[in-house]
Amino acid sequence: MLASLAAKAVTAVTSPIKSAFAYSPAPPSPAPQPPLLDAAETRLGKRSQREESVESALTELSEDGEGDADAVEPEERASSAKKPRLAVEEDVNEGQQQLPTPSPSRSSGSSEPPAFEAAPPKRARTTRAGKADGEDEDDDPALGKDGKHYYVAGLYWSSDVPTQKRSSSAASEDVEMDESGAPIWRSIVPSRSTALPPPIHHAITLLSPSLDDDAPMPFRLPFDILRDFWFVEEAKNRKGKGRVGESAAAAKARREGKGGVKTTEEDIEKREKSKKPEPYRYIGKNVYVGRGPDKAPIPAICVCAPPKRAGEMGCGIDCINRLMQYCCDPKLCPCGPDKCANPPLNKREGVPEGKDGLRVIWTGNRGFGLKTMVPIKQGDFVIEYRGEIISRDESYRRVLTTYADKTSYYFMDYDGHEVVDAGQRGNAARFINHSCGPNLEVVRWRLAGVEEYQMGLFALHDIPAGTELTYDYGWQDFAALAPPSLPSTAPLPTPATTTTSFSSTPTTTNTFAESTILLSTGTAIDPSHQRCYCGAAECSGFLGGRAKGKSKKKAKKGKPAAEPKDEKEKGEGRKELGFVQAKIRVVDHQRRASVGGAGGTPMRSGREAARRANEKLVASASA
Ligand SMILES: C[S@@+](CC[C@H](N)C(=O)[O-])C[C@H]1O[C@@H](n2cnc3c(N)ncnc32)[C@H](O)[C@@H]1O
Repeated sequence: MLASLAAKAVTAVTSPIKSAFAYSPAPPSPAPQPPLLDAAETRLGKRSQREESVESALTELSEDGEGDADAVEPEERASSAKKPRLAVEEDVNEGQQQLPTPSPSRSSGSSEPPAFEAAPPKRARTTRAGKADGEDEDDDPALGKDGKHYYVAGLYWSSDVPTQKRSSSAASEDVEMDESGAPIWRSIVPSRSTALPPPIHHAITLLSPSLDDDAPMPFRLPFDILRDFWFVEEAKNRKGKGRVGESAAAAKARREGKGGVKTTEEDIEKREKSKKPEPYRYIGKNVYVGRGPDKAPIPAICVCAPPKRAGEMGCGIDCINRLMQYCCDPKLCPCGPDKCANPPLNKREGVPEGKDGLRVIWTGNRGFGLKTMVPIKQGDFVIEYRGEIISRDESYRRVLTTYADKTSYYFMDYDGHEVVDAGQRGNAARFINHSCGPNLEVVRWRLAGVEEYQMGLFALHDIPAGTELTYDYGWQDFAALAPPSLPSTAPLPTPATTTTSFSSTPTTTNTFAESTILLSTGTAIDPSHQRCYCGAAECSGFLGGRAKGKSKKKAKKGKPAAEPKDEKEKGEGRKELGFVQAKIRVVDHQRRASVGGAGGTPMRSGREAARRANEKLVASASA
């Protein structure tokens, strides 16, 4: 009796959760299986109770002196001899020897089950010896070849990663299949497993080297199980939100490029908002590269009378400097720094840069652009185009080196000799795109006291809030730059004998395409082959030489004009760099200021005229 009690107690103790151990047959009564969590809790709760029972049973045994095997009845001994012996294994966690489990037939014979039997065995087991009639041994996954029973899994049993496509149609939608029909395991959405996930440190523990340096690592995982866990969790979290949980049909369409995934307006807006332009350095005024600002021989001082009433501003529309597009020097202006309404452009109040003023937007095929979020009135100053003032040769050099892999360029003609480059340093004006039907124009203003300019962008007409700002890049006429009488088939002159010609005299004899430029290094560049996507009705089709005279062909709204057809038009055989160089639209100073003067470029003559007019004004003011 006592022996039977002890045997039961020992059976109860020898069911550690984690170790894979062999055990003797359990009673065949299949108890209802509690959910795994509950079962674990129940077992943990009962364990101490069982331990107590075992201890007391063993104490009883030793006290009565009946604990030896000889005390067992002969038939019982015989029957237990037939049954498989217990395999004794070391518990992985506790390093303890498991106690042998006696035959279950003893406990089943007991009429009054002791308290520790209240906890049912985890699952009903059958053995070779104890299998029920008609049961097929091969069906029992727990039955080892040696006839012993093994736990089929440990703590993490049933944290399944299926390898087969699941049969239920709902589940199969979650699984992506490759060409061979095998499931792509990352796409697998987990089943409703009740298993506890492995603790986060589990893999690390398993992969940690032994504390004893000489000892080999106890165990090496074939792969990081946390990775697996992560993907499963990720799939759960993102289900229905993105790619991981995307339906099989949508994923297939995406892989096949069938556009199965609908792009909504919202998607586009999101994507646009998330796009970021390449960084550049913001500057508050132009930077002169390799030189300082040229001093003006005579300062341009206007003769405006300072305003008498508070709140009034001087240097209005009749300011001579303003008329000549000269900025006043705030230090020299008779109206003073606070009352002059004609200060340098970088001191003027344009539309502020930022999300509530001038906002950088993604336009798609034209890259980034600039939009106004406030309405602008015709003639209003909007923003100054700032950048580095560099020589033309330097701009070509940059195209071939610094900007070699770029698709956008940020050049604007400065004075026919130099270029404003906002590629690396500038302000938001650098994002303004070209349009053949623009809403802004570029007006060049001269700074007072120096022979330098500022490029101002002014509204050509009223612009409503939310409109993209554009100006006509007014392409450089490179025909004027190519050296005369140079056949396109002739070898290019060597750098030693060639200088880049910036002659303003147009030539009719050169056989280069009219937009080809020739560097002093002998490289020919054709800037005329970048398509224009401005979408204006009057679009000429290209950024570059073609836009020189506006195309009479009307392009459909939103579509650029037709592709060039003939070889000459295509510019084949020439080096195409898509070099973009904007030219300001020079306002005719002479006519606007009604000051005469001829010869040279309009700006030069304007400058001369302005200078003469200014001299007169200064002389009359001092007289
Ligand atoms: C001064 S940047 C304008 C900002 C530029 N879109 C960006 O993403 O930074 C000039 C460049 O914009 C592009 N661009 C401007 N207007 C365009 C147009 N109408 N059609 C096509 N591309 C245009 C060209 O690549 C050009 O080199």
